[in-house]
Amino acid sequence: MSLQAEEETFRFQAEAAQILDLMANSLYSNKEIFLRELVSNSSDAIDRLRIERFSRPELAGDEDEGEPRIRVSFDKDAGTITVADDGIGMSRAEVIENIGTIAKSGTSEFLRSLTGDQRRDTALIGQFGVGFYAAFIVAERVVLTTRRAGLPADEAVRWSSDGKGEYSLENVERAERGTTIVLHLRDGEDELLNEHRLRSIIKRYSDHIARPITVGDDDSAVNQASALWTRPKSELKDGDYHEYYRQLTGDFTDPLGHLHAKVEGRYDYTLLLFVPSRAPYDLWTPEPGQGVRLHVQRVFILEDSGRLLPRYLRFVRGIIDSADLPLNVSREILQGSQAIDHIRASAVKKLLRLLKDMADGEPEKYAEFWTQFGAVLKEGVFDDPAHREDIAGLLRFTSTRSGGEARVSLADYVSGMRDGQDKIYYLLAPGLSDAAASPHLEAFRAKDIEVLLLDDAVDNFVVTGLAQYEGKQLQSVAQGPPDFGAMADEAEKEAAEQADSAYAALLGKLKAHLEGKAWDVRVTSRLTTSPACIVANEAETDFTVARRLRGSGLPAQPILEINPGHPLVERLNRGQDDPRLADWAHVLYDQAVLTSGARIDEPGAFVSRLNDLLVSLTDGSSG
Ligand SMILES: Nc1ncnc2c1ncn2[C@@H]1O[C@H](COP(=O)(O)OP(=O)(O)OP(=O)(O)O)[C@@H](O)[C@H]1O
Repeated sequence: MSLQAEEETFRFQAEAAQILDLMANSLYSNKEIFLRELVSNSSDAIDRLRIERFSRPELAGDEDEGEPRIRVSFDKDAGTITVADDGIGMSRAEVIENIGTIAKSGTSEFLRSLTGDQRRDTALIGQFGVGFYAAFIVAERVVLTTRRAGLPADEAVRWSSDGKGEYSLENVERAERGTTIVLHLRDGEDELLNEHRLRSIIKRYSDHIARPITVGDDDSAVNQASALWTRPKSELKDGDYHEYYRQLTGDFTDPLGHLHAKVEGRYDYTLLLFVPSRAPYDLWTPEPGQGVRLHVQRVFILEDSGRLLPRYLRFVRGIIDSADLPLNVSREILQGSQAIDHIRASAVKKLLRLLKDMADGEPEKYAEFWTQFGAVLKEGVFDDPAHREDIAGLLRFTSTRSGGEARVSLADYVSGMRDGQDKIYYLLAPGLSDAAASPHLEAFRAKDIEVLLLDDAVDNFVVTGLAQYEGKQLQSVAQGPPDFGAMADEAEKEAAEQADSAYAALLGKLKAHLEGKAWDVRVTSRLTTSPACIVANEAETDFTVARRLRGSGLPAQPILEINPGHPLVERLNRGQDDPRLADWAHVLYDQAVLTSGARIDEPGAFVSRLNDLLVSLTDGSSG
């Protein structure tokens, strides 16, 4: 007997133990999923064998075989359910790695994501690839026997565990390749030992599995045994798609929409793509795990989140099945594949069309979509210039008229423009409440001009990427002089010119006092109620962006704008010889900085200046 043939005992990793405990104790209300998970692993194992045979032809035909299948059986007397496949199997090292450790990256994320809500938590199992352990929901002991394709009969392995912290491994003989999993059911699970019951679970959860699944001695398949996307659309109902989506993603909420298209022509391919109704936990990680699964002639090849669809559609789930790629296609080959380029372009077009139809036909649903994925879709404006127009049409914004909701499209905005208005105005701000309170909006409010309020980190790239929509230029309200174009009437222009000359002397003095702080001081028609505000030089990046980039809060060349109609400013103009004018200048500047949401340089100096001024005012001793 070789050393390896002896039974050895191993401890599960701590996280594995936690997951096992969870399976056994918390996910019971959805216990049938154990079968879904095991069957899905078997189906993957059969697919992997088929793929491997392309690169290792010696594996082909090593046994006389019929169509690969998944067999589910049960033994009432022994209290066991068995799931067996003739897939690729596992070597000893693979068993230790795949079944023993769960050292997978998603595991701790999985544990962190648990909510305590059983339904949701069950949904997570599929997403995080801890499916095998679902066996312990119903089993008190699981025995897995497996032989890797290509290895001799005496190198099969038996893994066994009660899921309580340890598992054992021993070498065994096994005549045929593949994997057999025997579940010794817990007390009270006898109702599962029933042909009818097992069939209905399979029908319900595994109908779409492309391999035949048999139960008991009956050799006919319980499931449809054809990949769902290969079936004609006319045969499929929403419910079928939803169930398939659930299997694919582990997400128990119905998707917001799906598209199913079989395309024949220069390239033959099928798309079955879903728009989920909520964002996955890793939507914002640099390399989101799930994406679109690539199949070649129905065989699952790889999961891809970067090549098959652009990043701004990374929330889409589903499958692409191509007839034009080799089965041993790799990620590298995908890079240069014309077929993939073609399929990707067509998928993008169809997805954008699906979203447009949803936006037009089911605005409520689209609003849900936007809440979940709008910030991702926006990236398309600068990432995919070829579809910029289409994506622009799908954008939704909060505005000064939208009551806090992101529901204004650019088309809505344009149709609500005032006579003579030729620009689309926006304000970038770190948050919506900052935006809504911004002094930069005052004149726009007074003139009833709508302003888009942008608070997403990507929004700056969106406005610079777009630059214009239907010939209307996008214009920041916090940058450069306010520009009302044709909407400024003659009287206003005249008043502005008069103010400029009436305030010239004061401006010079303020500028001198604020040297090193304000790059310029100007009179503005932008304000109606605030005395002053800070704007960015027109040549600079918008200052909210500068703030994000530098973290300091102000543009490099901050301009102080003062409101000639404000009593405080009028009074300074009248009393320019006030010995406290320097203090006034600084207080005016610092409060404008504060209302912009930025930090002031010397809060202590600001407070003492302000207090001095208050004291002098209450003394009645100030000019
Ligand atoms: N029947 C089987 N035949 C061959 N390998 C298997 C079988 N069942 C499981 N495995 C191996 O064990 C690994 C772990 O399985 P598990 O179900 O826990 O996660 P997963 O299959 O990777 O993820 P998911 O559940 O999301 O499909 C699999 O990736 C596979 O390598």
